[in-house]
Amino acid sequence: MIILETEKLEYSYPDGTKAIDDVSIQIPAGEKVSFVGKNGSGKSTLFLLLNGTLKPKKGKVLLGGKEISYSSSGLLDLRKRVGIVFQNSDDQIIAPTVYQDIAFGPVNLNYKKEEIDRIVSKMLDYFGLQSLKDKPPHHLSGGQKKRVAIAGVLAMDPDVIILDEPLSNLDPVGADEILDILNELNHSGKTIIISTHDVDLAYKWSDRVFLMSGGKLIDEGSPKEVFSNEAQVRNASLKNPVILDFYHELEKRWLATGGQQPKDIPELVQLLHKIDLMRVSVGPNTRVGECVNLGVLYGDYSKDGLYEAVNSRVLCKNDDGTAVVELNRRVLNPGNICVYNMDSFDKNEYEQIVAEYKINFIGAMGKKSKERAEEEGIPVVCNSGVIDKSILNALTGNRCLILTSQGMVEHTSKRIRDYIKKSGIRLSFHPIGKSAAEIDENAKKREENPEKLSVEENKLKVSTYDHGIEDEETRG
Ligand SMILES: Nc1ncnc2c1ncn2[C@@H]1O[C@H](COP(=O)(O)OP(=O)(O)OP(=O)(O)O)[C@@H](O)[C@H]1O
Repeated sequence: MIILETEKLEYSYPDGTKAIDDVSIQIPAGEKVSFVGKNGSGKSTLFLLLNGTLKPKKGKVLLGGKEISYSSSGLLDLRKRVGIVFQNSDDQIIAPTVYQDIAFGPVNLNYKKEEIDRIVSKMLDYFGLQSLKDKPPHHLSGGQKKRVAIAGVLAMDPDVIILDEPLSNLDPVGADEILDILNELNHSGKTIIISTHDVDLAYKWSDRVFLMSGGKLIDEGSPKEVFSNEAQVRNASLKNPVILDFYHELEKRWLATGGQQPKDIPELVQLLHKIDLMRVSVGPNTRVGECVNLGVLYGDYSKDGLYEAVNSRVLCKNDDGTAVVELNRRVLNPGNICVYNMDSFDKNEYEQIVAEYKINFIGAMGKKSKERAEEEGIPVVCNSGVIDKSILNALTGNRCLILTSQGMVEHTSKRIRDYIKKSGIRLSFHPIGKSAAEIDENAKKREENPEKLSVEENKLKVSTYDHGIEDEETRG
C-alpha cells in the first residue's frame, strides 16, 4: 500500500529559487526510506511539502491515496498522521520544559489531561528522559534534544515519521541509539523517512532510496539498485558507499567473488576468496622459512568450517616489510549467537542461559535494553553495530548473547538466519527465553508462507511495539 505520494510536485521560494522541480514519488507504508542528495538538493523543502508546511505551486501531495487539504482541519489531520523532526532540534523544541514540549502535540489535539499525562509519561520512559522532564530543553545535549524532538512527534502517534538529517551532530553512540529507535518504530509498523548525505547509512539502513539533485529526483530504487549506478551517484555529487569501494578493490585483485554488492561487513566477509598463499606484514626479524601465526580466518573459504592459520611458513620476504606465507589450517568450530528479549527479563533465566551457552560476548541493542542491562549489572561489551559484531565474533568461535527489546527480536533473528542461510556457515543460533523463541517461530512461519499470514499474526507483529501510544478509540 502506498501511504504517501507526490505527483509532478513543484515549489519555488518567494525569491524565485526553484527548490522542487517535477517530483513524483511513491512511498510504500511500513518502509524505511532515505532521500539522499548534496546540500541544497531540495530534501528539506520536499519534507516541508510532504507535511503541508509548504504548499506546492504545482502538483499534488497525496496521503493514503487522497489529496491533502490545506484547510486548518485538513492540516491538523495531516500533521497527526505525518510527523516531522527538523534537522536542528532548536527549531522544533519550543516549550519551557521537556515535559511540556512532548505534551505540545497532544494538547493541540485537545486530548484530556489524564490522557496527555499517560502519553507523555510513556514517551519519557521510552526515550529515557524521565529524569530530565522538568529541565528546559535548551539545557540538554544534542542527542537528548533529538530524543525530545522525536518523542514530541511520536506523542501524536503518526503513521509516517519524517526526519531531516536525524544523525547530524550526534556522536557515533548517540547516532546508533537514534537508529535503534527508528528501527524499533519501523518494526512497530511506522513508515520512517529520513534525509541524509551519508551514503553509507542510506545504503545499509534503507529499504528504498530516492536520489535528489538540483530539486529533481534523479534515481530511485533499492539501495543496491541506486548505488550500482556509480555515474548517477557521482552526478548527484555524492560518493559511493565505502563498503562498495573496498569490495571493488578486493574484486579487482581477485580476492573476492565478483559481481556482488555486499551490504555490510558480514556480507563482505562471505565473498572473500579461499586462498592458500597470503601476503602479510611481518616483523623485521622474521626470516624466510620461519613460521608465523595469523589468527582466525573466515569468509568464502570457511563454508566447510572456520580455520585458524597457525605455523604458516614464510615463503618470501619483501623490502616493504611484507611476506608471502603458505597457510597452514587448523579447523575451528564456529561459535553461537543467542538473542534474549529484555522486555521479559528474568534474572534466573538469564543466569541459566549465560551458564548453559557459556556466553563470553554480550551486546545490547536499543536504549531500554541497554538501561536494563546496566541496572542488572550485566557486563555488556558492545552497544553499537551489535548484530554485525556478534556475527563476526561467532565466526571466530565466540559465544554471543544479544539483549534486545521484544520489538527487535524478529528483526535480529531474521538478520542472523539470513546470514546463516546465505553463507552456509554452521553458526548455531538460538532465540532464547520463551518470548524470543515464540516471536522467532512466528516470523519463520510468515517468511515461509507470506500469503497465508493471518490477521491475528499481523496484529501480533504490530503489538510487539509496546512503547507506542494507544489506538484512536482509547483517546479522550
Ligand atoms: N527560505 C528559503 N528561501 C529561498 N531559498 C531557499 C529557502 N530555503 C531553501 N532555499 C533554497 O532551496 C534549495 C533547496 O534547499 P533545501 O534546504 O530544500 O535543500 P536540502 O537538500 O535540504 O539541503 P541540506 O542538505 O543543506 O539541508 C536551495 O537552493 C536553497 O538555497
